[in-house]
Amino acid sequence: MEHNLHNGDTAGKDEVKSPFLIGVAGGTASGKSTVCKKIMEQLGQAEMDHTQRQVVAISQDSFYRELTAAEKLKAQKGLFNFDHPDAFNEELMFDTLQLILKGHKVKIPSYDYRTNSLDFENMLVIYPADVVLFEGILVFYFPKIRDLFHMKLFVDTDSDTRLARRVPRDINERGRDLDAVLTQYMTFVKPAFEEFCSPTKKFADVIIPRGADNTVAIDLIVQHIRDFLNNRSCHGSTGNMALYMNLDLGVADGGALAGGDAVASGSSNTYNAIRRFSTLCKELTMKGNVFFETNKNLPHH
Ligand SMILES: Nc1ncnc2c1ncn2[C@@H]1O[C@H](COP(=O)(O)OP(=O)(O)O)[C@@H](O)[C@H]1O
Ligand SMILES: Nc1ccn([C@@H]2O[C@H](COP(=O)(O)O)[C@@H](O)[C@H]2O)c(=O)n1
Repeated sequence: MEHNLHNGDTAGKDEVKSPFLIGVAGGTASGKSTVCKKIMEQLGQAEMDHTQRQVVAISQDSFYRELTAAEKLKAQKGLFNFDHPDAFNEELMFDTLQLILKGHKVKIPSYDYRTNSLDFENMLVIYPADVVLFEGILVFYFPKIRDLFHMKLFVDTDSDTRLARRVPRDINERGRDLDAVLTQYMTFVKPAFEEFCSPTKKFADVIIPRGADNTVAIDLIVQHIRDFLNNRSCHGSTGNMALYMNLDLGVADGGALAGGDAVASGSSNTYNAIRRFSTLCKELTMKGNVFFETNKNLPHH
């Protein structure tokens, strides 16, 4: 069955907003959605009407591919591997993110874990926003999709904690029984995490140890997004954000600010934001709250 997932609307003819796209990866039940929720709450976005939001969050689960009848039967018995990259519709995910980056409004299905299927009756409308968080276990797995992100976060929660959280969640919220959850975990979830998800940690710009418990890391990211939003409202484009996201923060070698052009061409607001962010990064890395990778994977604008 074909589904038209977007209606081609943009924010308006004169002002096409291209959002800053943040990928949020991590193992199952690491706290990816909770981290996104906390970011939205701290930015005052969670309670806001969704047509007005500056920051929106999307789950990769909306891009599971539709199962054949035979696969559905397997899934009902816990014998389908939802943690393998083949379980996702990579092309649709890529096309949708491209549309979002072009400032289009898109419609995506929600996901129903009880029936293991996409729910086209409950479509989610994603309105053009300034910042888009895209979270899921394999958002950094596909190179074409990975390259779309302006910033990549990896939520790094230890596997015992993740299992301890997944079991009650899957029983209470996803309609599973204990036996099925544990069998699926040992057969598919754990091996696929090790093979496909965990290796993508190396692509992250920022690794968040302990997930949503790490309020320091979340505060830092929130401040960074705030600086971006303030900067964008002054300058009306993503240009300056791209400049300071491309900085080599130099955490390992004494923390010197690189990217003289950014400082020279930016406003004093931008300069102060860069300085604040760089100093905070150095301090936090020393305290083990966040791990920074130098931004070698970021696209150049
Ligand atoms: N820091 C935390 N402390 C306690 N429970 C948490 C914490 N973070 C997440 N959870 C719970 O663990 C489960 C999985 O969290 P979630 O954010 O949905 O993870 P993910 O999106 O990575 O699958 C949820 O039931 C959530 O409420
Ligand atoms: N029908 C499905 C689809 C997915 N899963 C599991 O969900 C996990 C990903 O979601 P998180 O919120 O935990 O990141 C993944 O590990 C799949 O095993 C499922 O059980 N059933």
